[in-house]
Amino acid sequence: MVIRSVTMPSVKYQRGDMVMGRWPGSSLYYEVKVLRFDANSQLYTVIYKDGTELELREQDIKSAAGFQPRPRSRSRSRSPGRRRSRSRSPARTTRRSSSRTAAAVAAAAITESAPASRRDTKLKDAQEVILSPLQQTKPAENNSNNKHEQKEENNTANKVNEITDAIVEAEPEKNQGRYNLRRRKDETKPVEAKAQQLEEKEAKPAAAPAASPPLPLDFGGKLGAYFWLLFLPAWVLFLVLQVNLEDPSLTNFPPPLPPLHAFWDAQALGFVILWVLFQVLLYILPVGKLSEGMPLRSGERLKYRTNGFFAMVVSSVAVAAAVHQGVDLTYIHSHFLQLTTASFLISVVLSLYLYVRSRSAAAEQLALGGSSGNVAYDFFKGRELNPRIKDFDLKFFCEMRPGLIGWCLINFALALAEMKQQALDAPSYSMILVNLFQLLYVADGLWNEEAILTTMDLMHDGFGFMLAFGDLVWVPFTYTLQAYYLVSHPNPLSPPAVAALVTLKLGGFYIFRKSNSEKNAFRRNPSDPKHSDVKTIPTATGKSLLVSGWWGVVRHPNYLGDLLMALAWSLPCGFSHLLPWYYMVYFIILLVHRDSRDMTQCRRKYGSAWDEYCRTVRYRIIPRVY
Ligand SMILES: NC(=O)C1=CN([C@@H]2O[C@H](COP(=O)(O)OP(=O)(O)OC[C@H]3O[C@@H](n4cnc5c(N)ncnc54)[C@H](OP(=O)(O)O)[C@@H]3O)[C@@H](O)[C@H]2O)C=CC1
Ligand SMILES: CC(C)CCC[C@@H](C)[C@H]1CC=C2C3=C(CC[C@@]21C)[C@@]1(C)CC[C@H](O)C(C)(C)[C@@H]1CC3
Repeated sequence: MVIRSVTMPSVKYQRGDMVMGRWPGSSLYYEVKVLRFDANSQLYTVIYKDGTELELREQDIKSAAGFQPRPRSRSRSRSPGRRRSRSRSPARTTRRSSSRTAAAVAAAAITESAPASRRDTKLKDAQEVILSPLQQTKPAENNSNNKHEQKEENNTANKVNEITDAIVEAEPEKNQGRYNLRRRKDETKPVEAKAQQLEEKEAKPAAAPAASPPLPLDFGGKLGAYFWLLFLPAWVLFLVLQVNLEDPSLTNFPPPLPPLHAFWDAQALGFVILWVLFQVLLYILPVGKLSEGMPLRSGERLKYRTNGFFAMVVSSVAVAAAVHQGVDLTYIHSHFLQLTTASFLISVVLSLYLYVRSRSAAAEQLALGGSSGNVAYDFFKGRELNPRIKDFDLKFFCEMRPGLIGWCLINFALALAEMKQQALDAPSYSMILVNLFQLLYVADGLWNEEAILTTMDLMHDGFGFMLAFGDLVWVPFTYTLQAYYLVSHPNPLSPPAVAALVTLKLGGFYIFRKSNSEKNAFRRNPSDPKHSDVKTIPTATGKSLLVSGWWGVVRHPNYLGDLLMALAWSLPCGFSHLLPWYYMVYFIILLVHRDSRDMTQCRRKYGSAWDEYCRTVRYRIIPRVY
């Protein structure tokens, strides 16, 4: 099947042809796409569905016509999950030392000041890839010629290839004669070309095609999705009702439920819609920088209008003007439940829209693992990676604007409510600290808005209910609970306590900001001379992993900083109740789970280079503890 019309001169297979490529060391054939033909080496570069590029000889390529799908087996093992668990994939990562991988090899050597032994570290598998081989209707003619390959036929298709760049270099003839399993760019090119290569590699997406078979499901899979869909809104409701109680302790469970009509207020819905529209307007204004996102699988880089800080400043001015005009912001405190319900409805409508539009999205626009086929899971997790209406990026907008800026607006309103309720001339120290700390967090996020383009949510996660609800309901209505709590639960602070809290917050902020900036700057421009001193571990995808600076201290230094800041947000509320500590508890769970999700993804992406990183940087979040 020819899917592109670009032709190559007088060769059997043309660029863009979908053909069957023999997997090295076996007689199993997989669907591959021809990328190019090198007349000198007489090798075709082909790409497998998982993104692995290999160079194959013409005799190892067949036209797709002579193949038929594997007959359905008696067992139930045809389900993707089952299929995965069987050893069919050509490149399934295993711990066996003789195993082989389809993914290009990882140069697991620490560069720069790393010791020579490390530099020589053998390169191993880079990625877990899961492909479904097809059997040829006739035996492949050249199989019988190679005993070794025949012997391996039954047990090596799923092994992980340990052939390294080093081996490729050490045994050139052998590899030339058979298969070239190498990085996408030739490592033997002149040194000057390396920086350029690195840049190109960084610009290329990590090998991960749209057509890859399903990945393991997060969040408890399909059943988990049902659970979260019910639990998350119920939990928000619980918190919102609980914080209104005079004694919001766990012993007051369940909190008294208000009558149904108390949840609904058309005016509240109107205000939320107005707020979102106001943020839309600020977002689309041609003010601020157009930043490039990370390369997508297609190689394309989306542009994002990063004017979040501007939006925050304008919003603050607008709110100040409104207060000056006599608008009573304590409405937010007195209608918290109704505003939460309104935002929840908007998040549900948005999620439905996202799900429906994702049904007609092209495969390459879907997030990896975002399409399980199960409606509840896909609705929850989100299928489309970057849903956009023209240039309007829905995920980026929702994550950075209405909820995030709304969080500060609500905090401010709660400070006013505290003054009103407790007849104060100024908010309490605790309230001021909580407000300022969180304001700094949000303002910093918006000031460094570009950095979010290298985070998991933007790069890997689909946009569905989880993030829509998280951005529009969870953030504004649960991250404000400390301030809400303080409205009716004063907690006086001494000046030394204030000083200690400020120190804690600034310490956490420093680690958070520095580490996020280090990673962002490195990901954006790895060949920048300012990174010449940093230690890195190269990976087969072309991206490298930082091992110096904060990323050499723990694997998620940004989480460490974030947790310290979270602590500084809860402490001002004292220890009388658990409720203001909810954020801390939730955040530990969230970050530990995110860390493990990220570990799995990075392990899959970077293979042994990631293992090497984990061996070098032993702790995940807290040095010497975790
Ligand atoms: N307040 C809140 O509610 C929340 C805040 N956050 C904060 O958001 C920020 C972003 O978090 P999150 O997206 O989870 O995680 P990260 O910003 O840490 O992103 C993880 C990605 O970074 C890359 N990476 C990992 N290790 C290295 C390394 N050694 N060198 C270079 N790149 C590396 C990998 O992507 P690749 O290699 O593909 O580039 C990995 O997938 C954090 O500061 C976090 O604390 C997060 C969640 C909730
Ligand atoms: C509802 C679920 C249980 C959890 C939803 C999680 C989301 C609320 C968070 C996922 C990642 C987030 C980030 C921020 C806010 C919370 C969510 C959306 C962030 C925008 C906060 C400000 C920071 O400076 C940041 C680094 C830009 C954050 C990025 C991740």
